[in-house]
Amino acid sequence: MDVSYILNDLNDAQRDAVTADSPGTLVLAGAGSGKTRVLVHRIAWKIKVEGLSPYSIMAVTFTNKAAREMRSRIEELLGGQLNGGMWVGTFHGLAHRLLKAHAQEARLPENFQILDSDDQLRLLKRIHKELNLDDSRWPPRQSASFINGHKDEGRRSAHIDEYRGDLYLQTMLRVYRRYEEACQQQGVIDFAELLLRALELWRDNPAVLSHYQQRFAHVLVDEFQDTNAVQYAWLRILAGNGMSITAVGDDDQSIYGWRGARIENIQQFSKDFTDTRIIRLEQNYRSTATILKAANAVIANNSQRLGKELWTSGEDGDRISLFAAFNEQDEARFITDRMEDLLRQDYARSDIGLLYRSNAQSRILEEALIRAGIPYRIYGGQRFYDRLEIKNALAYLRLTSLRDDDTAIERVINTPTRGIGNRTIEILREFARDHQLSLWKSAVTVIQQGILPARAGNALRAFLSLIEDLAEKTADKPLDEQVDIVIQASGLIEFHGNEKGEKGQARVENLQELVSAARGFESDDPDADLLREFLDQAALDAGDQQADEHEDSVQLMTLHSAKGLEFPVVFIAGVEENLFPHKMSVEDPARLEEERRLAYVGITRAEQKLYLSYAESRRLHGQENFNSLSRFIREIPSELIDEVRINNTVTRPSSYNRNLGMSSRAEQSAAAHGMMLGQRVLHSIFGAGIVLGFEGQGASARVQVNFEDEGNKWLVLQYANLQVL
Ligand SMILES: Nc1ncnc2c1ncn2[C@@H]1O[C@H](COP(=O)(O)OP(=O)(O)OP(=O)(O)O)[C@@H](O)[C@H]1O
Ligand SMILES: [Mg+2]
Repeated sequence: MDVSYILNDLNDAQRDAVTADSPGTLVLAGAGSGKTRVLVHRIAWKIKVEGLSPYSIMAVTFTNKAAREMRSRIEELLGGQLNGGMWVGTFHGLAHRLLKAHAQEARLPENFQILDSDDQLRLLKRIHKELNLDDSRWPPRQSASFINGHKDEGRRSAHIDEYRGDLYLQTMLRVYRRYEEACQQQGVIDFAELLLRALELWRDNPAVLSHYQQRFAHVLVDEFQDTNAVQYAWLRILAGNGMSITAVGDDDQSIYGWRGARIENIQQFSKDFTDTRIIRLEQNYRSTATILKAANAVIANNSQRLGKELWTSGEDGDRISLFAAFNEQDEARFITDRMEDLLRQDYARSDIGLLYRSNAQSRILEEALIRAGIPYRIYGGQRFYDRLEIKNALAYLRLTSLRDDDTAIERVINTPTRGIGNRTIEILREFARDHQLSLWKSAVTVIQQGILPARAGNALRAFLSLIEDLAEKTADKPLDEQVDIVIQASGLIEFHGNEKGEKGQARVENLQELVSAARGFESDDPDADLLREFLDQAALDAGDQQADEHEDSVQLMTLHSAKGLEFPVVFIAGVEENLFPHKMSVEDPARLEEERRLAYVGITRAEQKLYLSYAESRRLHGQENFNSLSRFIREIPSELIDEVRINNTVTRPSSYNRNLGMSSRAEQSAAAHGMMLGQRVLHSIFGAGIVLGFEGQGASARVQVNFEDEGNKWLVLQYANLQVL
C-alpha cells in the first residue's frame, strides 16, 4: 500500500511527529509551523498505516468550525468519508456527547439542556433577587465569573472554604450553592459544568471510564496551551491506562489565562504522561520573513518562555504598514481605502482579516465597511443562535420537550405578551422556591389551588395549555415542521412582525431561517432525537468562538477569536496603549505578557501583508481618549515598518474632512451646523446615530445618519435639528 502521500508535503520534523510511536507526543512549536497540519496527517497515518479504527480516535479542537475542517481534511487524505465513529470536537462538544450517553451516571435527567451564558446570567439575576442581593452592589456578571472560574478549576461550592468575615466570599458562595441547586433541579448545565460533569462522570464511575479507556487508543489535542485545569484532568484520567496521546501547542500563543487556561499544562505533560517525546517544528510556512521577524521581535520581550526558534525560507515580502490616524473614523477610513485597493488587485474579500482587541471597536469599522460597500462577516459577534427572536423560538421548542426548564419559561412566559404580569411571575418564583418545584409544576399547582386572581389565573392557564398544545401538535412531525408550528402557534412570528421598522422584518426572516436550518439539520446517529440534537447544537454554536460561514466577505474578529486562523492580508486596528495592551493589563507583568502573546498571535495570522493602525484620539465607551502607539509595535524593528501618515498636519476637524475627499460645500454646511463625519448626533424622533455623509448645499444640504435603532437615513440638514453629542 502506498502511503507516501500522507508524508509528502511535510518536512522531516513534521514527518517525525506524524509517525512517532511514543505513547506521549508533545509537539511544541511556534505559529504557522504546521502543528494543526501534523495532527491531521497523524490521524490519517494512524488509520491508514497503523490500522487503527477511526472509532478508536478522539481529536480535540479549539472550535466547532475547526473540528469540521479537521474532519474534512482527514476525509480528503483518506479518500473516503468518516462516519460518526471518530470523535472530533471541542472539549465542550465532546463532554456533551459523553454526558448524553451517560446522563444517569452523571446525575442528569435524560433530556438535560445546555444553559448558554445569556441564560446563565438570567438565572443568576433571579437568584440574586431571591437572596435579596442588590444588583448594583453584587452584579450578576461578577457571580457568573466567580462560579465559572471555580468550575474551571474543578471546584464546586462544597469544595470552597468559607472563612469567616469575608462578606464577598460568603455571598458568592451562597449564590453558587443556590445556583447549583437551581441547575440541578431544572436539569440544565452551563458551559463550565459540561466539562466538570464529564470529569466527575469518569472519576466516579470506573466502569464508564474503563469503557472509554478501552475504546480510545489515541487522543489528539490541538491548541494545547489553552487547556484549563478541568480539561487537563479529563485528558489525564482518560489516558491513564496505556492509551497514547498527542498534544500540539505553543506557549507563546497562550491567550486564555483570564479564562482559566494554564500554560503550566505544557510542562506538566511530560511529567504526567510517561515516555513523552517532545518534537519541535521550527520552519514557518505561513508568513513572509518580514512578518515573522516582527513577530519574533515582539515575543522576545516576554520573560516566561519555553524558548523556540522560527525561521522561514520565504521572501522578505512587503514591509508592514503602520498608519497613525487622527481619530477612529480616520482609522476606519484608512482601513477600508486600503481594502478597496487590495480588492482591485487580486485579493478576494475572504483573503482579508480585520482584527481588533475589543469588541466595542467593531461598530465604527463596520460602519465604514457598510459605507464603502464591502461585505463583511463578524466571527464571534451576535450570531444567529444568539439573537433574541431565535432564542425565544428555541425556548418554546425546549419547553415542548422539557417543561421543567425554568430558564425557557422565564424567557417566554410573557413573550408574546399575554397578560402574565410581573406579579404573577413573582408568585410563581416564590412558590417554586418554597416548595422546591420547577416553575412549570408551580404554575400547575397554583392554578389548581386557585391562588391567583381570576384574570391572572386565566392568562397563566392559557400559557400552560399553549405549551401542551404545541407539544401535541409537534409530536412525531419532521423537525422543520415542528419549528414551523412552534413559531406560528406561539405567536412569535406575529409578535416580532408587529415590531416597527426593519428590525421586526429581520426578526421574522430570522425565524423563517430557523425553519430552513431545521430542514437541513442531520444527525450522525439514525436513532437520535433530532429536536434534542438540534437544540443542543444551537446552544453549542452560540458558545463557539467562531462562526462557521464562509462567504466571500472580509472577516472581522477579535484577536482572541483569530487563534489558529490565517489570512493573506491582516489588518490590526487600534494598536494603542490602554487599548492593546488593554488598560486592565498594563500594571500587571503576567497579564502584560499575555497581552504580548496576543500581539504575537495577531501578527502571525498574516501571510503576505500586515497593516497596523492606531488613532491619536479615540472615542470609545463614550469617552475621548488620547493614547500613544502600543509598546508592542514599538518593539518591532523600525526597518520592518513603513509609516503612513496621510494628513499629519491636520488637527481641525473640518479640514480633516476635506482631506478625506468630502464634498467641501456640503461639508461647510455641515461644519456650520457643528457636525463632522463620524460625529454622534441625537434626533428627537430617531434617537442617537452616527453621521455617515453629507451632500448638497445651502437649503438642500442633506446629512446621512446611521441611527442605532432606525438604521440609515438621509435628512435635510436644515430641518433635522440634530443635536451634536
Ligand atoms: N510542510 C509544509 N509544506 C507546505 N506548507 C505547509 C507545511 N506545513 C504547514 N504548511 C502550511 O503552513 C500553514 C500553517 O500551518 P498550520 O496552520 O498547521 O500551523 P500551526 O502551527 O497550526 O499554526 P498556529 O500556531 O497558528 O495554529 C498552513 O497554511 C499549512 O498548510
Ligand atoms: Mg494550528
